[in-house]
Amino acid sequence: MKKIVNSNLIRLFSFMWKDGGTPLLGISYIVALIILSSQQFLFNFVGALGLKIVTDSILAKDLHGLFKGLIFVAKWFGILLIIIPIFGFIYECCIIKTTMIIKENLFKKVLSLSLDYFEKKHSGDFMSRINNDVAIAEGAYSWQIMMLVMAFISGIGSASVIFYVNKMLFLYGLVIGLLHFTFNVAFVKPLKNVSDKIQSKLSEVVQRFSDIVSGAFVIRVFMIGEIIFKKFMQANLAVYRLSLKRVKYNSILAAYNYTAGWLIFFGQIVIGGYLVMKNDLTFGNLMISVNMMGSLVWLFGSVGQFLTNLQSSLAGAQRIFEVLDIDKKYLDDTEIEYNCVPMVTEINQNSSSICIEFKEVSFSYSETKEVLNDITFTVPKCAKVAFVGESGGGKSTIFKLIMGFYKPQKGEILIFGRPISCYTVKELRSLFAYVPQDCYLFNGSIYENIRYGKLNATEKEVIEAAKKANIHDFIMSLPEGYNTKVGDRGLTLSGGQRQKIAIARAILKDAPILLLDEPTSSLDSESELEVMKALNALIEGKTTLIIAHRLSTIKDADIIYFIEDGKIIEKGNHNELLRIKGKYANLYLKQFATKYYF
Ligand SMILES: Nc1ncnc2c1ncn2[C@@H]1O[C@H](COP(=O)(O)OP(=O)(O)OP(=O)(O)O)[C@@H](O)[C@H]1O
Repeated sequence: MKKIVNSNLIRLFSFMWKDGGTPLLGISYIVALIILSSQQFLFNFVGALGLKIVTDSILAKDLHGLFKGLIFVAKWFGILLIIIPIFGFIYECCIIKTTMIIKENLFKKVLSLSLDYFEKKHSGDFMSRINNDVAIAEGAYSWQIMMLVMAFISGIGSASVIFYVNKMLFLYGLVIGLLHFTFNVAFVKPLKNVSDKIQSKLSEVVQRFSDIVSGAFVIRVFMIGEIIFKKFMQANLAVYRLSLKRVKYNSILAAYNYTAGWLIFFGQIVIGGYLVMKNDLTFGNLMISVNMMGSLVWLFGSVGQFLTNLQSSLAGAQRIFEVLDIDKKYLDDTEIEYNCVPMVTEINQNSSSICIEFKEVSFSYSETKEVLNDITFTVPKCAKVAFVGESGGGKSTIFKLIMGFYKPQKGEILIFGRPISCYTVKELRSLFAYVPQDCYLFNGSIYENIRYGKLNATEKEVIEAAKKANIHDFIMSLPEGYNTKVGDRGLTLSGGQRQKIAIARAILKDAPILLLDEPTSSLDSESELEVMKALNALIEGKTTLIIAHRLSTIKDADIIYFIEDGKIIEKGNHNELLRIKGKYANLYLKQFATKYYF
C-alpha cells in the first residue's frame, strides 16, 4: 500500500515536470504548497504571541504593552494577508495546468490505441476515467496533500511551541492526541472500503448513462427503456446505499471529534489553570498553549483521514495510469509489432497488376476460434471485388487485416506486391478510403466532416466532392449550408445523407483503394439508389472492395468471393456463380424471391 501511495503520488507530481510540465511549474507548485501549508501555523503563532503580549499587558495594567500587542498582530496579519492570496493564486494555476496536462496525456494515449482495444472495452469506462478519475486524482495534488502537509507543519510547530512553554502541557497534548488518533484511525478502514465501493459503482452509473446516449435509437425502437432504467437504478441505488453508510460513519466521527475537542480544551484549561495558580505558568503562556493545542489535536485527529483520502485519490490516479500504461501491443502502430524495417522507396502502384493478395492467411482474435482459415485470393488493380456470405463468416475481418488493425497469425498479405508488414501505418492508411455501414460524423460542421478526408483541401475541392457525392444541393438547402452543425453522432441527418457525406469524404481522400463495408445496408431502396449513384462517382478508376448483403448492389462486380466460416467457398462473377448453382445462387434467388414477393 505504502509503495502504491509513494509511486502513484510521485508519478502524479511528475506531470508538473515532464510529459507537458516544466521545471517552472514544478518549482512554483512546491513553493506555493509549502507557504500555503504553513499558513495555519503562522496565523496561530502570530495570534498566540499577540494574545500573550496583550494578556500579560492587561494583567500588568500596561497600556503601552497593549498597543504593542495590537500593532504586532496587525503588522504580521497584514503581511500574511498579502502573501497568502498571491500564493493561493499561484497554487490554483499549477493545479489547473497539471490537470490539463494529465487530460492531454490521456487523450493522446486513447487516440493512439488500436481498434482491437476499443472493440474489447466499454466506451463508458474511458469516459469514467477521463471525467471521474481525473477529478478524483486532482484531489491528491490539490487539497489533500496540502491538508496533510498543513497538519504536519501545524502539529509539529505547535507541539514545539507547547514543549517550550510547558513540559506538563506538552505531555498532556501528546497523550490525549495519541488517544484521539487511535479512535479516528479505527474509522479509516471502513470509510476507505465504502468509498472505494462507491467509486466503482459510480463508474457503472457513468457507463449506464453512456448507454442511453449511444444506444438512444435502439432503446426507443426496442422499447427497452424500462430494463435499461432498472439496470441504471441498480447501480444508482447501490451508490445511494453506500453513500448513506459513509454518511453514518462520518456523522459518528464528527460528533466524537466535536465532543473530544471541547473536552480536551477544558482539560487543558484545568491543568493550565492549576499551573498558573501554582505560579509554574504565566497566564500569557497558558493563552499560547491553548491556541497551539488545537493544531496538535487536529494533526492527531485528522492525519489518518487525510492519508485515507489521499489513498482514495491515488486509486483514481491508478486508474488513469492503467490507461496511460496500456501495453505497446495495443498501440495503433503495427510496425512495432511487425518488426520489419519500413521501405524507404516510394510505393510503386504501377509495378504489379495485382492490388491486394492474401496468401494462405489464417487469423483468430482469440486462441479458441479461428476466424480466417488458410485464405488465399487476389484483387486485381482497378477491379470491383465483392465479398458476400453468411453473417460472421469473416468478411469485415478481411478488411481489418487489410487496413493493418490486426496482423495474421499465418500467411502473408501483399499490397501492390509489397508485404503489408513493410508498410508504415501512415503509408498503409493513406492507400485506403473507407465507407462503413453507418458513418460516424464528428461534432462540428458538415464542411469539417467532409474535409477530414483531406485536411489541406480547399473549399472548392470540398464542394466538388460533395457535388460528386450528390449531396451538394441538399447541403445548400440548409439555412447554414456547409456550416450546418451535425449533432452528436450525426443524428440530425438521415442515414442516406450521412452515407453521402461519408462518400464525399472518401472522394476527397482520392485514395487508390476503396473499402466499402455494406454502405447501403441500412438504407431503404430509394436512398440506396441515390447512394449507389454517389458510390459510382467514387469507384471510378479505383480498386474497390465491397462487402454486401444485398446482392443487387454487386451484380456488376468483376469478382465475387463467397465466404463461409473463414474460407472462400465460391469465386466468379455474378453470371458464373449463378451457373454453378451453389451457395451464391441460392442466396441470390432467396433475395430475388423476397423482393418479388413484397
Ligand atoms: N474484435 C473481435 N474480437 C473477437 N471476435 C471477433 C471480433 N470481431 C469479430 N469477431 C468474430 O469474428 C467472426 C467474424 O466476424 P466478422 O465481423 O469478420 O464477420 P462478417 O462476415 O463481417 O459478419 P457480418 O456480415 O455480420 O458483418 C465472428 O464470429 C465474430 O464474432
